[in-house]
Amino acid sequence: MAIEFTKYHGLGNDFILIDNRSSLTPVLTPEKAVQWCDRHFGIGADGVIFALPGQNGTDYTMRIFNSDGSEPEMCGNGIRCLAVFLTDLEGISRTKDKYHIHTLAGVIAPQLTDDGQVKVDMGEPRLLAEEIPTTLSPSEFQVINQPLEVAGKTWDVTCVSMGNPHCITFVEDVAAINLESIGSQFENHPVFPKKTNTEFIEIVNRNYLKMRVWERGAGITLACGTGACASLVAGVLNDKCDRTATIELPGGPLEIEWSELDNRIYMTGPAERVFTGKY
Ligand SMILES: N[C@@H](CCC[C@H](N)C(=O)O)C(=O)O
Repeated sequence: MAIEFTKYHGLGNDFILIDNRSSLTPVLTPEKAVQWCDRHFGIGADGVIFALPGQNGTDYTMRIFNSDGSEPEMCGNGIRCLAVFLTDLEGISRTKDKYHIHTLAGVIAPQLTDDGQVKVDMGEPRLLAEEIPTTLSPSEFQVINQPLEVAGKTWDVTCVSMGNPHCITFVEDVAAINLESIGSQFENHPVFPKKTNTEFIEIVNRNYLKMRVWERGAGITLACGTGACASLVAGVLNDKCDRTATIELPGGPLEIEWSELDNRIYMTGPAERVFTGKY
């Protein structure tokens, strides 16, 4: 049976979106999602996102499979794409709609803005080692600027959970990092029992950071929304940046704020429809 889908991207982090509003069970298995994401033998994407009915009073539920079939708790670029997809499905105006979306990382609230972007209340960052999770520190401690041996080198890392795990390291020149060879060694390091996403950050100034990312379950991507949020938090914890900054990714910039008022992270960026089809 052919299934309808729409392809979206958020700064080149691309997803296949499926209207799954009639059931809480995704219409694709993780194995099928792997085939659909294949860039040579399938549609090609970093992940598949399902728009399911809401739970516990929310408007909708988001589930996502990475391109390797694993299921992450959250996806920042993906939830911006989902918000635009939902307005398209509902056939309503694209501005000023705020959704409350049930995810494995809690309730996340994207809102479409007047200038066609999506601003997302990403919730509060989680900083304890047991919340990442990582064994780099005792469970009730934070992991800030701790040494980690990867690929024969010591990296000073800070760990932040945005519902999903992130390991952040600050470097002089982000372009010089050989992501291809070291990325999966971070992802699969034994100190991360649920694996990890890894962000390499170059501080340009206190309000402008450059980032490259290796994603758990997807490898090198052009952008990572949860990764940008986690990186800003790591920058603040290490006193390298202010609480509001632009994060420049290979796919373009995201605006990130860590509010002092409510301790929540706000991410603003684009979400673009690419094409629709049946597969
Ligand atoms: N690209 C996403 C993150 C997707 C999930 C990630 N690969 C994981 O396994 O945690 C984003 O924009 O946040």
